[in-house]
Amino acid sequence: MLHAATTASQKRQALRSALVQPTEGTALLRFIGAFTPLSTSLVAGKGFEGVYVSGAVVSAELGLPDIGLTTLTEVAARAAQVARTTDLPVLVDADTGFGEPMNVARTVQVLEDAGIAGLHLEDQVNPKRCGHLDGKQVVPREVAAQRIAAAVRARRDPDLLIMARSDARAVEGLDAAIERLKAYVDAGADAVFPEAMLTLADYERVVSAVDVPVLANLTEFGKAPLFTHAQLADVGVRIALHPVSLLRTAMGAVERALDALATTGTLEGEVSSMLTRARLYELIDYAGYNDFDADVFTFEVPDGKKGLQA
Ligand SMILES: C[C@](O)(C(=O)O)[C@H](CC(=O)O)C(=O)O
Ligand SMILES: [Mg+2]
Repeated sequence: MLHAATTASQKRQALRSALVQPTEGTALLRFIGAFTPLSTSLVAGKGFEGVYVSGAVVSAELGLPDIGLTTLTEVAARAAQVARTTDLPVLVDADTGFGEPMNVARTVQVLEDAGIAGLHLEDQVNPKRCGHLDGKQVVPREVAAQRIAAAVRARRDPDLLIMARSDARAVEGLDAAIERLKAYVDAGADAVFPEAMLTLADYERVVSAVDVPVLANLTEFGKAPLFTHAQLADVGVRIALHPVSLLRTAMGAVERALDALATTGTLEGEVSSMLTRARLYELIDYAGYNDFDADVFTFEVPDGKKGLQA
């Protein structure tokens, strides 16, 4: 009931130890973008290791393109709502940090207070754009390294994972992107996110160039093929990210249902593919609230039945 039973600090420690001392089950951590806080219980229930709060999803949900229009307050509010619902570590897309070093420092503290386990900061210029679109621009390497250094300095919990993302591959090429990632690790990044890698060999090069965990972004309709978890684990990638997949899946289903309703005038034919009422109640642990209520407010009513259970 009320979902997360673990504290933010326990979740951060669990993520760190899974990254530092991989076991067979944690060699590749699979982070799934929660398009709504409700989806985290499904993600956890299916055995995935982490939840992601995607900038693309937060903006899309607000009906906005992913071009740096969302505010820190909006992202932090979503992050807190998501983190509340799950014992899994939550990784948050902090875009460019919402400004330069001083803003980045504040961003880190606000997100840390939201109960997340880690965040990533990228080296794009403000305003940023989706990493899989053309026409991206990056700030100089030193400026991006300062963002990372500021983030590391600002965190109060040393277990909060600070991940550096570089968008430079599409702008300056793979070698430059790798040099950047190395500089960000020197500035204190705990993990790296090389954006828009095109081949498994690209990942292999990043993995051998840095001694921190590497994330692979498996966003659909992007520039890169959808490598499998086994392929990524083989080249040493430690985190597989599916950032927007649940939103795309859910919205695909919504559109099909609306089409059916518009055409046939009934949703009867769609009901079999809907989440049932019982399953929805299971996901939000309705029964847990009932039990809690019954324990706290039990009282005898004149006919001998227990109150609130009758
Ligand atoms: C990972 C990402 O930063 C996100 O916001 O989820 C996006 C995903 C996308 O737009 O498909 C990205 O820039 O790759
Ligand atoms: Mg993003």
